[in-house]
Amino acid sequence: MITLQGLTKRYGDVSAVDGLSLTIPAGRVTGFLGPNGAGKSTTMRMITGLDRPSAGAALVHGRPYAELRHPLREIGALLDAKALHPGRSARAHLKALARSNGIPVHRVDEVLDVVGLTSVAGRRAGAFSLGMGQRLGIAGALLGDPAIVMFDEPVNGLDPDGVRWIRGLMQQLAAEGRTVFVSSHLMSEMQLTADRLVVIGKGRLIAETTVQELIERSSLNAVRARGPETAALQRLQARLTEQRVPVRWEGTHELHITGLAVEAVADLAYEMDVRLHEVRSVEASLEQAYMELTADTVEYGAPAVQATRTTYGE
Ligand SMILES: Nc1ncnc2c1ncn2[C@@H]1O[C@H](COP(=O)(O)OP(=O)(O)OP(=O)(O)O)[C@@H](O)[C@H]1O
Repeated sequence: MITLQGLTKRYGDVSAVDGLSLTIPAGRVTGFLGPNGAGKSTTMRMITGLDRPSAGAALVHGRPYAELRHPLREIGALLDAKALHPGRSARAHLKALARSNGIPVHRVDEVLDVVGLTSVAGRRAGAFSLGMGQRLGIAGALLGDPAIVMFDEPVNGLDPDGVRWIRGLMQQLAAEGRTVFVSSHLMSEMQLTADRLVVIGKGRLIAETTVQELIERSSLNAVRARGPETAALQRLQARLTEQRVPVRWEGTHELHITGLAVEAVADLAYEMDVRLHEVRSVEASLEQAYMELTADTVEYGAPAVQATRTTYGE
């Protein structure tokens, strides 16, 4: 279990992390989400003792990282896959890590096997591809057989096979009862992998929730009602508006209705003699729900994409 208590980090005037209090439980994959610059990496660095909090505390099994006798046996982290000696072989890198943490050296071959690097273990780590480097970083995180693992953007640069492998690995680690804390910008991936979500923006907690709850809260969940007669749909729209139900048009033959169950829309249309060819509920994606939630905290937002080609004389 990881516990954050009023965790704060200031860099001059910037509050990178601003009073974060939360618990990351064992036996679950907890996704850590937030726009660029939200403070995810800084939080993770404080949990692993690489940065010192300006105020508050980050506790690993109830104690600050600096007080852990054998840190790698309690928490394994992949924060920066390039943080290794490029001239060393993968095996030598892991052996050095094991020795400095009182971990039996036979674990090296075990974790090389888990991450699928056994056949290249003698090669210089500096010559590894991005994906191999990520796997080696994960091997380092697993070396001490820790009860807590933390990965910062682990699927960065991985091919689909690697992405699937990491997904399975994280779910397996959680099923073994470990605490798994993972940051990612890939919402589709988080939707498949995470049980719980912690969302931050500008260093502050925005939501601590489950994937399903976050999606259910989205205003983009809607019932779509499609029919052949625009005039009839207009009558339905007027009635819904009277009842203060948000409704908008999609073209001239479809209404998007928010806040009503599909059965209620179908029954109302039936009562009002409005012919429908289709009525179905459409759920927001995690990405849409997340974008809605964090819209106010995006620091480095870009304007909407404009056409990049100009056509003349048309
Ligand atoms: N060493 C530092 N010195 C000054 N400011 C820093 C330092 N490290 C981080 N920051 C600032 O703290 C804020 C949070 O950065 P952080 O890297 O933790 O965000 P993040 O959520 O991990 O972002 P990303 O998704 O882009 O990786 C940013 O405004 C960043 O510029």
